[in-house]
Amino acid sequence: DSVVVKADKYPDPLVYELDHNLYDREGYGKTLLSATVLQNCSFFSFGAGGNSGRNNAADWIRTAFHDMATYNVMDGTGGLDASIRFSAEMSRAENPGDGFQNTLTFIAPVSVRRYFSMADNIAMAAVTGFELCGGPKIAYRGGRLDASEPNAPGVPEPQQGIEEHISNFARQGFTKEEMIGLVACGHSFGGVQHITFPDIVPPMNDPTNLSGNAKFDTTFEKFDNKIATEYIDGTTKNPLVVGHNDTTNSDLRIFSSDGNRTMARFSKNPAVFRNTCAELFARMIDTVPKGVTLTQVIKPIEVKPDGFGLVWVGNGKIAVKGELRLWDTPIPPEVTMKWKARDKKGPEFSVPLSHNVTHVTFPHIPDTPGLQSRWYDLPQPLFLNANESISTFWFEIKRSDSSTKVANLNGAGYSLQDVIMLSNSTSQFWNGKDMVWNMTFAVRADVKPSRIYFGFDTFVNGAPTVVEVDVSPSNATTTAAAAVDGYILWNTQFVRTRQMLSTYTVAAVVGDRTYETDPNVSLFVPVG
Ligand code: HEM
Repeated sequence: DSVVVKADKYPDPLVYELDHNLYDREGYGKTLLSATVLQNCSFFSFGAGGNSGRNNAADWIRTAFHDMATYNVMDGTGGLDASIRFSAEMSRAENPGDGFQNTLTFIAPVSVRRYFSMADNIAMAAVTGFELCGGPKIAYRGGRLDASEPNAPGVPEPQQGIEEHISNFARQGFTKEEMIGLVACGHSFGGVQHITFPDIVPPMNDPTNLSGNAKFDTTFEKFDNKIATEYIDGTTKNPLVVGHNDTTNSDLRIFSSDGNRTMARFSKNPAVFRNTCAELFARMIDTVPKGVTLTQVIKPIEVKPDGFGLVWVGNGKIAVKGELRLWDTPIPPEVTMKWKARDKKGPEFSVPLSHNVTHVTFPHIPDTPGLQSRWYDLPQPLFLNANESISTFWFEIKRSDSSTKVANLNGAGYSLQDVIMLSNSTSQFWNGKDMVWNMTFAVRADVKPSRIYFGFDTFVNGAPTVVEVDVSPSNATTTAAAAVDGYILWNTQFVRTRQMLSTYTVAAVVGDRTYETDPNVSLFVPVG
């Protein structure tokens, strides 16, 4: 098997991306997903917006459930795999309304990351809405794969009887008590819309609720146990409990199926409800097709080098790019980056990093709202001699009590590949007809790649993927035999198609290894 040195991210680029999406929620480098819900959990991005009576977070949570609910414990098929994106599945009677398409439309522009599937994004959106709108912290694992075809049907519907619901949830892997919990947790958000279910919800003629959304509880935009307290104290207006048509009162049949014991417990004890929902939600998003291996639970990375990579600047120089995120630490007086040259035998090099006081990130973790991440900058520019280069780097963090933490991955150091790197002269230009990528990159003269290619992030069939463009001497110019400071420069131009999104890498296959740049490295190098 060939080894892909994926941009030398540590320990795994997927884990880095997921950490970013879970913990960079506001402030510097914030994700787009968190922005709308942080601003306002009642916010709805589509149609009548503020007057629709709907909210984004509810749609995201319902989308994760409907994508997952096709799971079959007996054969391991179905589950959370983004199969709901196929119109053959989304248009089924068991998936009514536009909430699923709205969810995918919203998250697609933030999801196109090669390491991060649409299914991981659906789970991420549900967790983001849940956590940022009052819910507990959900253990999040990544690594879901996107299905290539629709799953078998199997989402429960309100007109079905209680026995059918019990066996449906059993097929998904949940007991009757867990079914009660999962429905109550989900229906803490949102409601039933007249426009989608005219037989359940009568028209409303309310200009601030144009979809006629009959809320499950009085706090439809946020997580709390009102779904249970209002049910138990008899004030509930949940349209699936007190709807005029008994046939579709599925929440009533489900909530009362154990003599109301579970709902009474949720009503009496908000902490029990909170913990139960945290556990059931984690199980819901971890319900994936057989053969998919999920990562460990993504914990915040305490010392996180971000966007580290090398950029060719010419005149014998390579620039080191990147920044360091330190998780919730009192401002340490001194952070130093150290490294070894390509030839690891030489001395250690060292530069101080500077604390960037304007770069603060807020993770918004439920129950610990005060946490902050701080960012540290490399000197700008930081140049290396091309013939010395770099192999590994690490950090020393000296605290005010004079203790020093060495972040070096247990001695291994963070590695940076210097086999192939983009030049800061790489650009795009308009040739009168098309946008043209004008790509210059440097390849180490002492390696003999069997293949060189660009990988562009793209979005095919509703799933993030990579489109590869091969480069060879026939479609590139190389600064011929003359190796510049141990590197050979390549230049190639090609038309940017609509398929090619703005993030890309360039890779060299050498023997059984592939060396690849990091799509997050900024090519901007200040003049030094
Ligand atoms: C027997 C099981 C269930 C039935 C029959 C059911 C039925 C429904 C119905 C009819 C709606 C209204 C949809 C619309 O008008 O667009 C709805 C909304 C919703 N459901 Fe369920 N549901 C079930 C379980 C769940 C579960 C387990 C979750 C999540 C864990 C969930 C989350 C939601 C959410 C968040 C909404 C609100 C959507 C919005 O307001 O846009 N449901 N459900």
